[in-house]
Amino acid sequence: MRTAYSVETVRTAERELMARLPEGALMQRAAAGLAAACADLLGRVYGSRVVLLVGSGDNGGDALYAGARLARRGAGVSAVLLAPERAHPGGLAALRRAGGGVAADGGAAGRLIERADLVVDGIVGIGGKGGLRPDAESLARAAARSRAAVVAVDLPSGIDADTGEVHGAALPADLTVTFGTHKPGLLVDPAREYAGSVRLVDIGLALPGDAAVLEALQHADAARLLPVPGAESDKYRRGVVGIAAGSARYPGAAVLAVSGALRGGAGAVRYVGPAGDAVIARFPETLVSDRGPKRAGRVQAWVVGPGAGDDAATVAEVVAADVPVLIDADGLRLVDVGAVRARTAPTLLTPHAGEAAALLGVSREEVEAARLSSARELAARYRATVLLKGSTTLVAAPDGGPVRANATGTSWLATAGSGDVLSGLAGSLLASGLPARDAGSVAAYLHGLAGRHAADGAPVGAHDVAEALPGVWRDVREEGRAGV
Ligand SMILES: NC(=O)C1=CN([C@@H]2O[C@H](COP(=O)(O)OP(=O)(O)OC[C@H]3O[C@@H](n4cnc5c(N)ncnc54)[C@H](O)[C@@H]3O)[C@@H](O)[C@H]2O)[C@@H](O)CC1
Ligand SMILES: [K+]
Repeated sequence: MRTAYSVETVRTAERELMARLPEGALMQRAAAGLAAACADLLGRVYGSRVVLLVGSGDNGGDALYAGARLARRGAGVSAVLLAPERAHPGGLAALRRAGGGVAADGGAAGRLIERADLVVDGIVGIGGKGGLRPDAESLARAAARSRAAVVAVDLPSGIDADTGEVHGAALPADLTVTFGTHKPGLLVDPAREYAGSVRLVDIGLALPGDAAVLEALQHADAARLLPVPGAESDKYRRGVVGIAAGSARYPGAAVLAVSGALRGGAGAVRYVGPAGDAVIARFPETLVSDRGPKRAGRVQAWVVGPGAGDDAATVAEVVAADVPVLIDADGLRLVDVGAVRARTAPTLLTPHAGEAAALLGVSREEVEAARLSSARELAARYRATVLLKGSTTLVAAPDGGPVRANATGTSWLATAGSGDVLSGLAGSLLASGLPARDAGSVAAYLHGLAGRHAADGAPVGAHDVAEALPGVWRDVREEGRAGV
């Protein structure tokens, strides 16, 4: 599991560790890891041109010490100091001793950045507040124009470490070298997009497991959660998922939700609604009923809403059932918040940003700018687990605890019907007994990977994503067993 901690927790852990180590040791660990990552990116250090953007705090100190290490290996290293009188004195002295220089003025800084192979962003780290200030912003623009690779120290400067929000300008990186632990902003959009790939350097911080703010599944975690039938299993013990979806106008949503559900671990899929003929024609293994959710027969979980049109009665009937319920798409528009809050069995809501905005009474842009707090707020209001779809999908539970972030997705998944497959898949995992947070996050994980496999760099339809699920499921189990 990849975990992320708040700045406050990181600071506390840092203080405890620093008290036990010789002065400066922690920064040396950070700088050594940073220099190694820069060297890997450069390939050849000797003769390369490196520019350090150095702010007034320890983030700049890391950059200076790493720069000194690169200079000792033959790189031409120049520092651009944003606040010369406050630049880390030890780091600056080390850089000078190693033969590095300091840009004389803004003009020189611009020219150095233009010719650089690598720009190291040490403007601001976890001590940052708000977006970049104007002087830093012009350097960021120069770095973006140059062909240099950009390595962010700890965090891309300008992003909010705790929330993943970006208030103003920020400096996009190709690689972020982060120390001790991931920070939430490295896993949540829009900040995540500024981070590029992320490399974690262990500096020996001891972080309390129960204080993680965010976590991201990896293969081994997903593999552990996947339901696997035992020798005693029959279709009912594996769980039956009910799909109440589709309408005369949108029969396809029913077919796609069923296609996801059939690949999600439940032993049987029951379909209820007006698209039974279309469902049976495509998936003859489905148990089809036209008698409404209450009289359709037993299920261990329901999915309601995809392509439901205006059928509020069906949504209300499903929400009244005493089994886990997933509500998606039209169902989110039709559902009564009081009825959801009153439920005792788990509820999983799966909105995209637009749907979440409607539920919260804010604009879509506001949700997209503040995804973490939006997901948490919705979970609290509905007393439900919320899976907020996006390029990084977030899953927030109503009882607090770490939010799960999923980064397996691909923009090719932004295709009609892809959400229907996801809700079928997640509903199937609910029916097989996974708690809502696990069902949502495992579904997002598999769905994202299936999107990647199916697309492989080309446009795909939602049915392709569903068809890629068994292959992905196999990969996750095998690689998870191998400890990948
Ligand atoms: N504390 C520790 O033990 C360690 C800290 N490390 C580094 O230290 C960093 C934290 O250092 P600091 O606490 O000194 O804080 P930072 O270096 O992140 O930033 C603080 C400084 O930046 C200025 N600033 C704040 N917001 C700004 C903005 N938007 N634009 C421009 N300047 C802004 C502030 O005035 C302040 O002087 C970490 O991110 C990490 O890189 C590492 O060396 C590992 C060890
Ligand atoms: K930085």
